[in-house]
Parts: sequence; structure tokens; C-alpha cells
Amino acid sequence: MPNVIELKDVNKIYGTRVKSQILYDINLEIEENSINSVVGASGSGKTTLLNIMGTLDRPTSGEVIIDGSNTKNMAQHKLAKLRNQAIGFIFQFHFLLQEFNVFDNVLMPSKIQRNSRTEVKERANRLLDMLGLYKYRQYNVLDLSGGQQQRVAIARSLINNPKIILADEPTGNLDLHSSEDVYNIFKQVNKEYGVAFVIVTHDKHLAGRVIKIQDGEILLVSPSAR
Ligand SMILES: Nc1ncnc2c1ncn2[C@@H]1O[C@H](COP(=O)(O)OP(=O)(O)OP(=O)(O)O)[C@@H](O)[C@H]1O
Repeated sequence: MPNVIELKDVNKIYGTRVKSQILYDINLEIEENSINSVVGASGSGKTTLLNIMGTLDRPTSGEVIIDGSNTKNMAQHKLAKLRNQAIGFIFQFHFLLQEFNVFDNVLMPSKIQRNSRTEVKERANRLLDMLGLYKYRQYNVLDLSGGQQQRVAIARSLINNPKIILADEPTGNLDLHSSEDVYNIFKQVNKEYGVAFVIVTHDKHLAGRVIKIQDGEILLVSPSAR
């Protein structure tokens, strides 16, 4: 299987005067169509790692290759385009726009791309249908439950047909039932759309290959459970 993300000798140091190294020599490959869970104690560097994988943050040294493109010397606007095309993001707090309805929130990341409007709208409807949200299309996002709001965020992350979804504690704010719902949706999306998932989680709901981080280093990588 080709890799959709490759990290080569990635180090991350925060601070200029007082330096604090957060990641040490990370080498990691994320295969197309795979599910990966990133676990580790609080402060071990999980979010930093995910942000670097998503090109939201740059490593201090090392290389990040996204879908075959090395991002090391990539101009900011090219990087933004690659990120928007290849990666969908899901966060613990969904960051939905409260002044827009469900449908428009799902469409939001597609505004930057030059895709056909009709196609994008059809895709949004299909995703909302798959996620059991079609009848809420016109609702204001504030009128939905926490679990439903997170499902809107999942639909939004899929609108540009990404190869990769990066999810940072996507169920951190949800009850057990809604959390199970989210993981089942991830498995379904992975199967139907072939999207690779990297999920930072504290949950017992580990899915797929487990990547354990300790003090900024990869402690172990389990084989894929699939
Ligand atoms: N922008 C920043 N500047 C300086 N230090 C930072 C910055 N972002 C994160 N850190 C530090 O890096 C370390 C790792 O943080 P990170 O958020 O990656 O950990 P985490 O494993 O995701 O933790 P948690 O499970 O609590 O979310 C922490 O000590 C944090 O304080």
C-alpha cells in the first residue's frame, strides 16, 4: 500500500530563548486506507505530532511528505492548497460556525476549491444522508446535540474527498453512546471511501494500528488490527 503520510526524522522544538524539545526523531508512515490510533500520556506530544502530520505546524527539522509531495520547502499557499485537498480535520471541539446551518457548514471547506458547485452539493447531501443528518440540513448547528454536531464536523471533513482524516480527540466531549457512533462512522467511511484515519485518543475505543508516544518518542507501533 502506498503511504499517504511519511514523517522522516522529525524533531520539534518550541521556544527560542528557552528551548523545549517536544518530538524526537520521529519516523512514521501512514498507509493509504489505514486506521491508526495515537495514544500516550497527557503532554507526550500527540497533538504536536498530529498538527505536524496535518501541516498545521512545521517541524524544526525533518521532512513531512503528504500524498507523495514533500512539504519541506513548499510555499505557504501551495501547502494550504495541498492541505485543503488531501486532509480533513476533526477536533474535540468541532468549530462549527454558529451563524450557518448544517448544510452550509458542511460546504465550508469546499469554498476554497474550484469544484463544480452542483457536484459538491450532491456530495454534501450524500454525506449528510450517510451520517443520518439529512433531515437536519437546514437546522442551525446550535439546535443539534453534541453527537449530531460532531457528525456534522465529520461530514465537513469529508467534503473535499480527502485521502486522510486527522482527528484530535474527536470523542473527548461526547458520551459513550455518541463516541461509539463516531467510531462506527469512521470505520464505515474508511471502508466506503478508502480514507486513512489518524486518531488521537484517550479512549478505550482503539481502532486499527496503535501508535504509542512517550515523552516525544514513538514507544511502539502495533500492527494493524485489520
Ligand atoms: N505552541 C507551543 N509552545 C510551547 N510549548 C508547546 C506548544 N504546544 C505544545 N507545547 C508543549 O508541548 C508538550 C506536548 O503537548 P501536546 O499538546 O502535543 O501533548 P498531548 O500529548 O497532545 O497532550 P494532551 O493529551 O494533554 O492533549 C506540552 O508540554 C505542551 O505544553
